[in-house]
Amino acid sequence: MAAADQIRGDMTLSDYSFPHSRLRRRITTTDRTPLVLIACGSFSPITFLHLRMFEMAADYARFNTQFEVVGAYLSCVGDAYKKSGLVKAEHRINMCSLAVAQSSWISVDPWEALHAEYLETAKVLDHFNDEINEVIGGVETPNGRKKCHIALLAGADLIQTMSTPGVWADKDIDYILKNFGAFIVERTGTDIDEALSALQPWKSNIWVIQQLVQNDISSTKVRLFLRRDMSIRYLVPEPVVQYIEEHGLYEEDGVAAASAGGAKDREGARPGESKGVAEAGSSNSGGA
Ligand SMILES: Nc1ncnc2c1ncn2[C@@H]1O[C@H](COP(=O)(O)OP(=O)(O)OP(=O)(O)O)[C@@H](O)[C@H]1O
Ligand SMILES: NC(=O)c1ccc[n+]([C@@H]2O[C@H](COP(=O)(O)O)[C@@H](O)[C@H]2O)c1
Repeated sequence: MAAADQIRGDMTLSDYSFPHSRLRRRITTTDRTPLVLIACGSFSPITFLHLRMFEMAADYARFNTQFEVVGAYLSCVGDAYKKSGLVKAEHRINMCSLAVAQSSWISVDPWEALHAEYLETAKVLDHFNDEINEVIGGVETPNGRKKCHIALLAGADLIQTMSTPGVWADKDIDYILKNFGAFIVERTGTDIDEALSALQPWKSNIWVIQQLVQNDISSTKVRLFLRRDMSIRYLVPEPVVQYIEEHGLYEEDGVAAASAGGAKDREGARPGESKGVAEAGSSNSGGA
């Protein structure tokens, strides 16, 4: 990993600067709105599916919308997010950085994870909007500067939790879907129509992406394979395999040991969330 991408365990917010080197600062079209995709999650560890989500969303945006993707970010939850199977944020960020090392347009932003307290997704999206549109000033176009549209990129299971009572504050759902919107990747085990049924008021700001090649990799399954001493090669990028080996990650059994059947090993309620997210999430990781 390039030294510049390394996150040290003792890094604090005072060492932080917004990573913008992969953000395209100029577009040549006048009829398109620049778009930046933000994927929030645990990424413990990042998998090839997480990376595919960005490519699927970029294709979708190009063929089906008036957006032009100018950049994308992975934002890992911090250590205050209580979920079994979550290794330290430092490791999750480093694995994400290794995974996108070859990408010209996907970056990893450690800002969320550098907070000791849990940060709601609305605050994380506000941070990106602030850095990209207020500090940097959006992108240049032939007609002058234009603000970027910042959108959440998520799997269908995450959007389904928005209908689970107590997981998201109503005001946050309204704020996120009204101001940012979401690109949603279908996920095996989640009924997308059901997931979206309660979100109809914001449907013009929700873009559903079909997985043309169904891919059901989950971090839970990767952790389960590791605990069973099985190979995870070709489920996650090779440098991530090596990082996990070098740091001896995921060797200990989680609390629920992934229920020995591959179900998501949630510990229950996390800061800002009810136990509902655990139940809602459990449908997506079938037996491994
Ligand atoms: N196979 C998949 N299909 C569609 N979306 C996915 C898939 N795997 C992960 N995602 C999405 O990626 C984002 C980050 O997910 P997260 O880090 O929770 O991964 P995960 O594999 O679901 O993790 P875990 O198994 O630990 O719960 C979420 O929006 C999630 O919905
Ligand atoms: N209230 C909220 O803002 C809220 C609720 C549930 C999940 N989330 C986010 O969704 C993502 C879920 O990730 P996991 O699927 O790994 O649990 C995380 O980034 C988390 O912060 C946010």
